[in-house]
Amino acid sequence: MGFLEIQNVRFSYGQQRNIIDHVSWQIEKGEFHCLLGRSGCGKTTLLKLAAGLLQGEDGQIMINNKKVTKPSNEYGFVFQSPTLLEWKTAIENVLLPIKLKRKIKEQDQLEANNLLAQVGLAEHIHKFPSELSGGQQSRVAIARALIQKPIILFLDEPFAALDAITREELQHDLLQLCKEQETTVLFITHDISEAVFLADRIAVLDRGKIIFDTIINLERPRLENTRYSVSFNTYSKKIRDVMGSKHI
Ligand SMILES: Nc1ncnc2c1ncn2[C@@H]1O[C@H](COP(=O)(O)OP(=O)(O)OP(=O)(O)O)[C@@H](O)[C@H]1O
Repeated sequence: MGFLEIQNVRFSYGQQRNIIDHVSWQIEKGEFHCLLGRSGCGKTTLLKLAAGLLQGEDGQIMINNKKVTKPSNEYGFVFQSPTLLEWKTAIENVLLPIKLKRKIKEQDQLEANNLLAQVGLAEHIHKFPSELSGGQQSRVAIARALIQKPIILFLDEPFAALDAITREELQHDLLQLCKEQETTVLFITHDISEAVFLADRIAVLDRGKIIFDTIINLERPRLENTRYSVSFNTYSKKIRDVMGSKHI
C-alpha cells in the first residue's frame, strides 16, 4: 500500500457529476508526484480530496495507513497565492504554524532561519510581505509549509504566477528541501516542463480521469542541464501528445 493511497475516488459538485471520476493513485513514501492537466480538469479538486479538504462520494483516501476524513496539521500546503500575514515578518510567518500549536523555542527560530536561508532569504527574514517580491513570498510560503516537517506536502500550482527563471530557481530549491526532509509530495501543475523537471512520477488528468501516467526516469539531482537533455524532451513531447497538441 502506498503512503498516499487514493482508491477509486469519485466526487461531484452538486449537479456537476463526476468531476473526479473513479480515480486511483498511490505515492510511495518520499516520492515526488506531479498531477498534470489542463484548466478545469479537476486537479485542485483531487488535491483537496487527497488532503481531506473535500470528501468523496465513493472510494477512500489513506495517508500513512490512516483513512483521511479531514485535514491534519501533519500535512503541509502551498497554494498559488502565498497567503502570508501582511502584519508579520517573513520569519514570523514561517513560525506561525508552530506558534498556533505551542510556545516558540530557540530551536524553532534556528530552524526557521535555516529554512529561509536555504530558499535564499537570509537577508530578508525581518521584512514584511509587502517588502518582498512575489517569488520571495512564495519562498516564505514553502519554508512555512516545511517547518513542521509535514508527512506529506500538497502544492497547488505554487509557482504559476512567477516569471520563468524565478520559477526554475524555486523548483530547484523545493527539490533540495524535500530531499533533505524526505517529504512525500503531491504537486499540481499545468506546466509540462515543470512536472517533468520535478517528478518521480506524473499522472495526467482529463475530465476527472487519469488518462496517462509515467515514471520520470531522469537522474537526480535534477540540474539546469536536465532541462535540455534528450530524455527530458522525449518525456515532454510524449506528455504533450497525450494532452492534445492542438490545444497547447
Ligand atoms: N466549489 C465549486 N463548486 C462547483 N464547481 C466547482 C467548484 N470548484 C471547481 N468546480 C468545477 O469543477 C471542475 C474542476 O475544477 P478544479 O478547480 O478542480 O480544476 P483544475 O484542473 O484545478 O483547474 P485550474 O487548472 O484552472 O485551476 C471545473 O469545471 C470547475 O468549474
